Amino acid sequence: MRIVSAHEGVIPISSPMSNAFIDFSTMDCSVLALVSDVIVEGRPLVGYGFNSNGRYSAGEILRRRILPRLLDAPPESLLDANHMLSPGKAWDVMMRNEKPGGHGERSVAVGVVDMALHDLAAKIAGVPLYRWISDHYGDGSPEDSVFVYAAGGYYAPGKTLQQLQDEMKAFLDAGYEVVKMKIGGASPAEDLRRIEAVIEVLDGDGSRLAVDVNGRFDLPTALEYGRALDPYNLFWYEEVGDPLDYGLNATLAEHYRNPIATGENLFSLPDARNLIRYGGLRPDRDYLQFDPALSYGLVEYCRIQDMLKQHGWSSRRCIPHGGHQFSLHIAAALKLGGNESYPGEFQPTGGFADDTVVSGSRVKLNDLPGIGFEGKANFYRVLRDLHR
Ligand SMILES: O=C([O-])CC(=O)C(=O)O
Ligand SMILES: [Mg+2]
Repeated sequence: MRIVSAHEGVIPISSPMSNAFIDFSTMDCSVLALVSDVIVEGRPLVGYGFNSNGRYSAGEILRRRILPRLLDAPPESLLDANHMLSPGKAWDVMMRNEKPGGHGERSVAVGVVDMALHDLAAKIAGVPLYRWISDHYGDGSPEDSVFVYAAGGYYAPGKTLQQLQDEMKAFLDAGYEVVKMKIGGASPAEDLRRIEAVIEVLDGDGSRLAVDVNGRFDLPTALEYGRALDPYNLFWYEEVGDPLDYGLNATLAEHYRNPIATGENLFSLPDARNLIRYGGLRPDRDYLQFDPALSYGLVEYCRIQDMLKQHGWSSRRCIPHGGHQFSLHIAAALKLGGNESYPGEFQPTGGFADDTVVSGSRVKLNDLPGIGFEGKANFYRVLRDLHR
């Protein structure tokens, strides 16, 4: 088995909305097709990947470093002992001559290729990715449904409280029981009005609402908001300070008793380990949001899972960022606590297969081979055009 060609592109996932730190007016992402020499029903099997929202496309690194290493490597260096495609061995090839540390856009580029390699490996095996992951990295008994919460509640020009409430009602009508909104991009008084408006839609139950600061607060603001949020008993208080400020996080955890979530902007095992060592997070209540599609892919995510286990953390405390199909498979296979969902945003990459039904805030996976982008029509058109 060999990879015959790689086709990389950039697509917009832009929108007028903003969180407390950035707007998404110029957001884009890398997309990739890896064409193999394995022919099924007259057509080559193709693995697809993309990078999750929040980081821009990483085409330069893909084109100049990562993809040439993969394509120039002896084909057998990408195979396991059974002569099957090994994303783990491909990872070593892609990272040759890369120094440790400073994990930024490089981890995004490797994440894109890692996703495509896993899609391809599962397609070659003829199984959905969650089954492949469970057999190769898990305990062989994947779960058939995954907890999901609906993320949205962004700031947008002219957006009213009524519109925010309508957005959240639509999530509940679609089958979600937990929702997430942005805070930290308005005054505290305005944010509290927004939070109360959403809690009203949740029948007064703040434990079904997560709020996301996107790293905006300094320590005094983090603590001040924490005091104001405390009585709502929120589902979680997310990415409150700078993602690399573990000290801020540790101090917040001393003062804020309800769950904290963070990790979507930590892109490597060493960064994740530093969070666990120094971030003061509590394994009995807090959540970890590392997103494999931004952070060197599933190969690295498995290393992170091993590290968490050594530190006494359950995989159930992990609910990845991004709202994409790749992490949905990972959540089912590795028995995570769930996965983010973006019912409305970041098209065409965001969201799950077109026939996905959400019920009781859970989704079932379908049985298409690989990740199953073929079941998401608007995205599959884009992916297929890459290599036609
Ligand atoms: O607004 C964003 O960049 C996305 C985000 O933080 C999330 O989904 O948690
Ligand atoms: Mg977030």
